[in-house]
Order: sequence, then C-alpha cells, then structure tokens
Amino acid sequence: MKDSTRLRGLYAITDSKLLAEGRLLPYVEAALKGGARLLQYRDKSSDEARRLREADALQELCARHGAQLIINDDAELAARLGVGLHLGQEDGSLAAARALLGRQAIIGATCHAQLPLAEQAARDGASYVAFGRFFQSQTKPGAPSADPELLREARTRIGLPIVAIGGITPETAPSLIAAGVQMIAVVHALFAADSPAEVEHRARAFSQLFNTP
Ligand SMILES: Cc1ncc(COP(=O)(O)OP(=O)(O)O)c(N)n1
Ligand SMILES: Cc1nc(C(=O)O)sc1CCOP(=O)(O)O
Ligand SMILES: [Mg+2]
Repeated sequence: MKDSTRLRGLYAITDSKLLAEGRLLPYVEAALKGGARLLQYRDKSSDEARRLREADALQELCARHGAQLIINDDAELAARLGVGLHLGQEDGSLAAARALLGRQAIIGATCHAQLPLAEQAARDGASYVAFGRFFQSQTKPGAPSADPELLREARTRIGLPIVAIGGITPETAPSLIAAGVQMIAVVHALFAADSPAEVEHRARAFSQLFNTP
C-alpha cells in the first residue's frame, strides 16, 4: 500500500498513565475499531521485557484491524518487530533508522513548528513529518507551540504527509484538516475515557472528519 493511502486519518498514541491497570489492550482495540489508522506505542519506561510484551500485543491488534504500529523513540524495538518508528529531534539519527528499518518502514519525525526541520527530515528519509503542539496539551504541556498558519506553507514546501499533534479534539481538528494535514495525532482527547465504548465513540468522531471530501 502506498504511504499516501495508509498515512491518513486518526493517529492514536498510547499513554502509560491513562492506559494503566489493564486498559492498554481494550482501549487500543476500541480506538482501532473506531477507525484509528496508525497507533504509536509511547512508553517512556525502561522495563524492556514489558515494553516488548506490550508492543508485541499491540502489533497483533493492529494487524487484526489493518492499522500500522509505530514505536516511539526506540529504533531497536521497531527493528525487532518489523514495524514503524517515530523519532524526535533528540532521539537519534533518522537516516540511521531508515538504514536499519529499510525502505518500506513508516518513520516519522517531530518538527515542532520549524519548516527547516521538516525539510531536513524529508532529506533523511522520513515518511511523514509532525508539527505541534497546536493547542494546550495535558500530555506534554511543555512542548513548543505551533501556529496553524504554518501548515499552509508546510503543505507547499514539504512533499510528505503531515501530522498535527498537541491538544487536538474533535472540535479543533477540522481547522487543521482544512489547512492540509493528513493525520491528527491524539492522546488525551481519545484515551482519557471511562470505558472502551467511549474510546471507540471518540475515535469514530475523529475518523469521520476525514470522510468528508
Ligand atoms: C506523531 C508524533 N508527533 C510528535 C511526537 C513527539 O515526539 P518527541 O518530540 O520525540 O517527544 P516524545 O513523544 O518522545 O516525548 C510524537 N511522539 N508523535
Ligand atoms: C507527545 C506529544 N508531542 C507533542 C509535540 O508537540 O511534539 S504534543 C504531544 C502530546 C499529545 O498528546 P495530547 O493529544 O494529549 O495533547
Ligand atoms: Mg521522542
């Protein structure tokens, strides 16, 4: 499948606090049932065995629902599972990750609000570039802020799918989609929910925003 078709829609990102105590798999499955196309496993712990176990289970869920698994920060784990990777500016060389994971792997890069970072990521072999944070984020309040105006220029200068992230809700997502982003990456507005049914409902609301022409 071409990147342009698989890299579009809701991009769900896990959170170890919101998805603790047995919620990881049922909540992620609900997000996938609600239409999430990409799932990022974002776990900042150093418990290698648990990370491998959880990523393995998420890979199986993603395969069942036709979604793509992306590992945050950890190129070795992505290589071990043969899945995608998301790297920030402090997370190591994107070009080296591309060499490790191969041409087909989805590799994303955080570019904050800086088009030159996105242009460099494109040269280094990124599959998508991520800009943010566009709104107040409960998950990462200290992330540098970005103005949605940036997206219009990004669309003309960067020939890769664009992800928007940071405090995005079903109410704020439409303006970003109208500005040309292909994916909306969400943690809190998706997973801070009381039940899997609520997560599925929220995922569906985000996903439907991509159905309109
Ligand atoms: C889709 C997406 N965009 C941006 C980020 C942030 O990555 P990074 O700057 O490396 O910060 P951490 O997520 O590692 O705290 C992301 N994870 N996903
Ligand atoms: C992990 C992350 N990176 C960001 C960036 O701007 O680079 S914002 C963010 C958190 C996204 O979670 P929420 O949808 O809860 O705001
Ligand atoms: Mg990172």
